[in-house]
Amino acid sequence: MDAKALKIEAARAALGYVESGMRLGIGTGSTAEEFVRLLAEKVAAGMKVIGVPTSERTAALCRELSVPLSTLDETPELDLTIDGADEIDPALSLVKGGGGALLREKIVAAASARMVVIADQTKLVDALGRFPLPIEVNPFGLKATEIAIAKAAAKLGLSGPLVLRKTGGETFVTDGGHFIIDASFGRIPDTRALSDALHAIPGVVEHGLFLGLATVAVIAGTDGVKTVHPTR
Ligand SMILES: O=C(CO)[C@H](O)[C@H](O)COP(=O)(O)O
Repeated sequence: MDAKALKIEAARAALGYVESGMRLGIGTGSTAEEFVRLLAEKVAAGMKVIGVPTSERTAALCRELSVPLSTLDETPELDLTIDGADEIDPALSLVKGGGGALLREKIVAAASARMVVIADQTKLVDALGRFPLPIEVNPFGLKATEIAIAKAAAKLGLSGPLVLRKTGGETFVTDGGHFIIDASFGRIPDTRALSDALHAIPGVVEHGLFLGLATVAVIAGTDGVKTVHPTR
């Protein structure tokens, strides 16, 4: 089974968590897009849901496939968010933001009673940090913020390249008008300490460590789909 087929299997299994009448947070990325396609089939067959998209990209796909949408302002409390991840550890702490939507993804997940993460087995790790950590920053004072990030990381024994994300040669700009610095710190032993240290930097808008948000992960592998609960 190829990577796309595994993503579809995870997305299909996650549909089992969706009930008619739910207010849904809808994630961003290639796995979340497979979920939107399957959800659209259910909606066409009569399932009643209202979705809050985590990016303009997801919103556009939902509109194209006639998945009813709301905004978080209109619908500030959600029953369930379904989203992908770049890394998932045994506690279901996540790295997210590879698709650049981490800020809205985190706001939507935090407004949801439950978050189901969907992924193929390659996203499972023993410890977070193999995937560069996306850090969303305000464009103002970019260099100062970068220096502050490096200093905060060094206090925790972390170091590595901080790379301003580019796309097609241009600086990548998030839906919120911010930039992303991808931080290759390697293994992050204390994710909570790094999260707190990054939040203390004024120019940091948000970061891609999702701690204590995911309630279950639906992981597709070559030997089938398994459900992973957090080991706390
Ligand atoms: O966090 C994300 C977007 O900001 C995505 O969920 C993450 O990058 C995983 O994407 P994919 O399903 O394409 O591997």
